[in-house]
Amino acid sequence: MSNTKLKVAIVGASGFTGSELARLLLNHPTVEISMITSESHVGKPFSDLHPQFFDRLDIPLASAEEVSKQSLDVIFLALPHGVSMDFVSKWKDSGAKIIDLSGDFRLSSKEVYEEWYQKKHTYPEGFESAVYGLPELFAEKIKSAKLIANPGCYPTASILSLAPLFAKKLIQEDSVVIDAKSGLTGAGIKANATTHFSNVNENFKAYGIAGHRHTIEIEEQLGSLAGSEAIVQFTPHLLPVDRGILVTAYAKVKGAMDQDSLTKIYREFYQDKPFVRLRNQAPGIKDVRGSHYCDVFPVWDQRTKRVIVISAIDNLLKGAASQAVHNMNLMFDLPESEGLTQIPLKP
Ligand SMILES: NC(=O)C1=CN([C@@H]2O[C@H](COP(=O)(O)OP(=O)(O)OC[C@H]3O[C@@H](n4cnc5c(N)ncnc54)[C@H](OP(=O)(O)O)[C@@H]3O)[C@@H](O)[C@H]2O)C=CC1
Ligand SMILES: CC(=O)N[C@@H](CCC(=O)OP(=O)(O)O)C(=O)O
Repeated sequence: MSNTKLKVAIVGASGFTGSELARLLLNHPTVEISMITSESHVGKPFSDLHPQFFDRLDIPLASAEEVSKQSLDVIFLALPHGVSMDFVSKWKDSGAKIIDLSGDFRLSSKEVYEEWYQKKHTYPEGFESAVYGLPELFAEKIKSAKLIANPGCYPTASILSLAPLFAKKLIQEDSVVIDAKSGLTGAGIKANATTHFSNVNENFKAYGIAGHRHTIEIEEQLGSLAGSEAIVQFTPHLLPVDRGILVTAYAKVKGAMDQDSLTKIYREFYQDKPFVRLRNQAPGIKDVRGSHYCDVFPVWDQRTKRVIVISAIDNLLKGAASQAVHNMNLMFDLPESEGLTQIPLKP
């Protein structure tokens, strides 16, 4: 890399992940934010929408149409699924690398996507070139990718919880149950009846039971690690907090197991992975809030002969924006941790 800065655009920056991307990229030593877009707020200073940026990032919001007029190194798409695919198709030959935070290119094919998202896919060719951007598993592929499918928030925490055991083919088929909870920012910036204050305040509820679209994302990734089909029972819940995901994963393993062996498997798998922290007690969402960490706590229950893995991430960061920056670092041969070393915010 020369000393020149990477020119980046954030598309969809009026939303939550777009603003978190701006916060990280503003402090990234090798990045210059060239453009920030929003279709609903063209011309307004970015800091009018997100006042935390007042006096720090006041540039006017552009329309996404302006993106093709600039010479860019990276385009981050912080758009809803179903919207991103058209922009990827439009900008695939622009010379910029694209990091898509949506679910549009995370799955294996157009057919699987259309089944689980109940939506037509307009750019199926993208599935062939897209690389699943989970750095702990796919760093080598990410380095040479032009299109990154940034993982979903629940899948990030779920896959990292069980990857060491799937990679060793130790999981008993049909035995995996993943119980997950997310803060409200996971649902995006537009409020609806489900996310209305009165419906979430002092409330706690499951949703997406037996059919949430993240189920297939988790199954495809864990299955490919083991080289066989994976079946996962995944149930998300909405927590009355702003941010954070807590996953509790249960599974039965093949053969004998004990706590020391389990800890050793996880320690070896994550030994060179600076952003997975193996904990010796159950992590809470506040232990990772505002950071790029995924905290993981694997436990062997000798009585039930089950593995229980608890993991925590910040859905907006390791589950979205900081993961996207981590991918960018790998794609441009920058130090892996550049711009990502924030200590979690607690309390
Ligand atoms: N929130 C989270 O924790 C996570 C989110 N993701 C994914 O990241 C993506 C962004 O999420 P998030 O930031 O929460 O979403 P938000 O709903 O907060 O923001 C979405 C943005 O997309 C823009 N947008 C919406 N429709 C269109 C359109 N038709 N054309 C152009 N722009 C449009 C909106 O901007 P405007 O209306 O101003 O144009 C808005 O800025 C989504 O795909 C989401 O699934 C992934 C992991 C975690
Ligand atoms: C709390 C909440 O509503 N979370 C969202 C998932 C977060 C997300 O944005 O995931 P994708 O990128 O895969 O769309 C949901 O369950 O739909």
